[in-house]
Amino acid sequence: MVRFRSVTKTYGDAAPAVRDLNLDIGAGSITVFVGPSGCGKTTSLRMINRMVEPTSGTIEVDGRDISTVKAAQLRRSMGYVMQSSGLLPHRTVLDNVATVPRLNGTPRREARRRAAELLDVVGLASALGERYPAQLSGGQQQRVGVARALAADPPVLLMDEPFSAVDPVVRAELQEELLRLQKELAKTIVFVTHDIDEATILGDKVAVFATGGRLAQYAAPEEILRAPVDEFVAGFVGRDRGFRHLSFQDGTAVPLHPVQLIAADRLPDPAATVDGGWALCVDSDGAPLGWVPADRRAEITGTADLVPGGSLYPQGTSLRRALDAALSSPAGLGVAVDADGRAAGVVKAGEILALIEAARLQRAGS
Ligand SMILES: Nc1ncnc2c1ncn2[C@@H]1O[C@H](COP(=O)(O)OP(=O)(O)OP(=O)(O)O)[C@@H](O)[C@H]1O
Repeated sequence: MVRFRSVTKTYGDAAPAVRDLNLDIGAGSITVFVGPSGCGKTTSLRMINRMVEPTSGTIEVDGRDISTVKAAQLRRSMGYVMQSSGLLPHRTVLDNVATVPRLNGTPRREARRRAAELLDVVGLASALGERYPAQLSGGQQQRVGVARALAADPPVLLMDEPFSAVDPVVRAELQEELLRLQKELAKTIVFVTHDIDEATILGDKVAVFATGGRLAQYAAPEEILRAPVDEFVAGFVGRDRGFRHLSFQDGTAVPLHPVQLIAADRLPDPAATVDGGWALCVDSDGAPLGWVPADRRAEITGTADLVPGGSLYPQGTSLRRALDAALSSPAGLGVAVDADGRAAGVVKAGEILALIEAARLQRAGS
């Protein structure tokens, strides 16, 4: 879909910002360019829509050499989202989103109708459409930026550190939202970040750039974490790579154990003597609220006294989520929740580690 052929970019007489880049980007997938600052990620991205021209080499989109396509036309066929949302401050949100369709000749009413739909697609309330960008939070502005990039329904979406200016919680939400959107839209997305975690969460494939504009490794995220090709990639991926790799290992085989549940409206626990272990307090829907320690059952008289729980393990997700739930739980028991958020049982770190080891032995033997 997007193909770099021996592409080099040199600004003035500096050393090349991008050096002999050869890369095939698959249609309908998310490809992430990741690497330290100044390694040529943005330059590579911008060469795809001719915001930057290569010094040598060619780039093809759908088999067509883009140097033969007018830059303005090419740019309108690709959505572009950047770090600062880049919204026009004096236009309402709705008019910002409608900008490109209007340039492409869509009548104003139709463009605004479609823009309103897109706000919904990216999870924004329609009332926000009449606001100005400065009246939105950073996360909302980024969502508008994504809506605007999608407005002309381009097959290719270029995203340059779109989520790096928002706080980690909003960032995680935006990442999930992008993955959800991509399931429906199946765009060809090229995404730049310097955050390896973001790259492995989002990327179907990840291109790790090294200092000096060299492509160090291009592979699926699992492979980059499991088998970095050289010292540079290993160093960039970081010390937690073994743990992060667990994100790609299926957790369905993790044994689930029953746990004693106490309904919040029955605190303090009337059966304070039961098996002596930790008990999990749940709300009326069965969602976990916190723990009642074995030796303090009589003292816990309401939900405010509960010992806060650790992270939750949505059943059947990755070993990483399962292990993190177990390790972060004050009871040493990771709480598994079903699709409706109800406590479904608990998982134990030792058993998860045994599964990890079994999977390793199986890989080694195959
Ligand atoms: N317009 C420009 N003129 C001159 N040099 C530039 C220009 N744009 C980028 N460079 C240089 O090219 C190199 C690569 O920059 P680029 O922005 O592509 O890297 P990056 O990996 O995206 O970095 P960052 O993560 O910091 O944005 C850097 O040394 C940068 O200083």
